[in-house]
Amino acid sequence: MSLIAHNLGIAFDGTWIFRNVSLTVESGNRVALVGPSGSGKSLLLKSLAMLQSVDEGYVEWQREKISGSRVPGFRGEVMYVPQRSADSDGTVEDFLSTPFSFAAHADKTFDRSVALKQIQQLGRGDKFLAKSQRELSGGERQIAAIVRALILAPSLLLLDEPTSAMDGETAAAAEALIDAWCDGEPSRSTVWVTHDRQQAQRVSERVVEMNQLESTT
Ligand SMILES: Nc1ncnc2c1ncn2[C@@H]1O[C@H](COP(=O)(O)OP(=O)(O)OP(=O)(O)O)[C@@H](O)[C@H]1O
Repeated sequence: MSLIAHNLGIAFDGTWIFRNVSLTVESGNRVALVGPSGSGKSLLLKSLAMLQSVDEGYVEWQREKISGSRVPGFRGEVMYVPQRSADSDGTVEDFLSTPFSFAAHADKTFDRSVALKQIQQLGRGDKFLAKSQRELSGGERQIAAIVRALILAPSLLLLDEPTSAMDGETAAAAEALIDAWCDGEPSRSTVWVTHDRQQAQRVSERVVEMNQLESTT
């Protein structure tokens, strides 16, 4: 698999947040993306996931532009994990199982025991699955968001400060879980946004600076 962003640009009200940003993520790559607040890291991740429209440039998946009938397949393979998930009705188990009813994941089946095992690795138990999703703390929301993405088994995870609200022990467990998940299939890749330089080094083999992705050509 490969995801290639060509000269992406996003502007609001006539002001460019970023422009001419190019990035290639090949099969098995683990990339950390760092940069100042407001430089557009979240917008870039969302545009890589086709969740944010761009004003310039385009994204290729498997060497082709993604549109029309290719979108559900792409959504099954490339997943954005937000820093803070939106409120949803129902329990954590509902939150984890609902995506399996989406067209993008039609070929996958929710396995409660796999979800529970991952939740346990992040220091929570059975009761966590019965909690109301909208009542979760910030760190708990991040636990649920990571597990939701991992059990859907994408090829590329786009992680937006996924452990920023967790205590140190849980964050370390999340890093280990994602690392082990990547090791499970050589093709699995991550782009991990973080403000923590040490975390960037730990979770990647390539640290890229947001402002160095902008070419002047
Ligand atoms: N829908 C929008 N309309 C206008 N401006 C927006 C919109 N979405 C994002 N922005 C602006 O774009 C800039 C980049 O936002 P983004 O969230 O990508 O930054 P970031 O690098 O991820 O920051 P942080 O490290 O603080 O999370 C910010 O100044 C933000 O206010």
